[in-house]
Amino acid sequence: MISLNVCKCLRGAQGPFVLHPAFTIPRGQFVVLNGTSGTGKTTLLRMLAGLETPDDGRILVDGETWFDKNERVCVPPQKRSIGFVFQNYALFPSMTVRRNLEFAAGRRKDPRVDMFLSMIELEELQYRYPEELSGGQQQRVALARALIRRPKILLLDEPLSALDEAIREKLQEEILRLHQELGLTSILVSHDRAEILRMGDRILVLQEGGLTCEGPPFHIITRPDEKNGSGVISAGSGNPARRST
Ligand SMILES: Nc1ncnc2c1ncn2[C@@H]1O[C@H](COP(=O)(O)OP(=O)(O)OP(=O)(O)O)[C@@H](O)[C@H]1O
Repeated sequence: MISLNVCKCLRGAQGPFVLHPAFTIPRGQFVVLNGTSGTGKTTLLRMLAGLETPDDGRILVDGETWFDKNERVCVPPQKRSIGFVFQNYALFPSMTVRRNLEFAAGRRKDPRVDMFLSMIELEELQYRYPEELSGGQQQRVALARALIRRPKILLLDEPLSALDEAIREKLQEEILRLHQELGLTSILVSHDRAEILRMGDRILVLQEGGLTCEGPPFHIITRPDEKNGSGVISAGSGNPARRST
């Protein structure tokens, strides 16, 4: 269970504002985070990962304190059990696919490297460098790299937005499969309606620093008054097939 209640003063395009999200996420849930550009979605994920320090508040994960301003606790990023996947892949360009995974695993002969190469179906491309891969293949490596240390939480900051629709759908399935098989709690930033409906157990909408609405994606997105709180959910081109779970 993630329990987060923090605040941080940010310098937005229209002036300073306070990002003050508060939520709990049960273990195993797949949450989609939505909101207009500049509302603080990336900063929220970075605070959870320990890459940014909140000005105040608390973050608890499975009863363990990761951040507490009053108690002066701030667990460093490497001690938080988190896998982070970004839009721009962020692979090491001078390392092969295999070496990227070995580096993340922490040792060369780790059997998890072969297991993940097989899981993402990139065994045949394991000695290629990132620049020799397609965007979808690079993102699969980034996903495997994020998961190889067995994190409890997977953070996905618009990881699929640069990919075309067919690859995107395949990776959505792959992410959902890994989320379930590895028992993860996942948070995905997305603006794509089909993706939100397909992936999310729950949507959180961030606006003016706080969470303005939350609930099952289908209920929020199909509200007849269009007050889904965001106005930034794009139609997407995919058919939002229902999840099998
Ligand atoms: N460390 C910081 N200190 C002050 N302001 C910051 C800091 N980091 C980001 N900001 C500002 O806070 C705002 C929120 O940034 P953030 O990247 O979290 O938004 P976002 O919702 O992820 O946006 P987008 O959807 O465009 O990626 C932006 O205006 C940004 O310039």
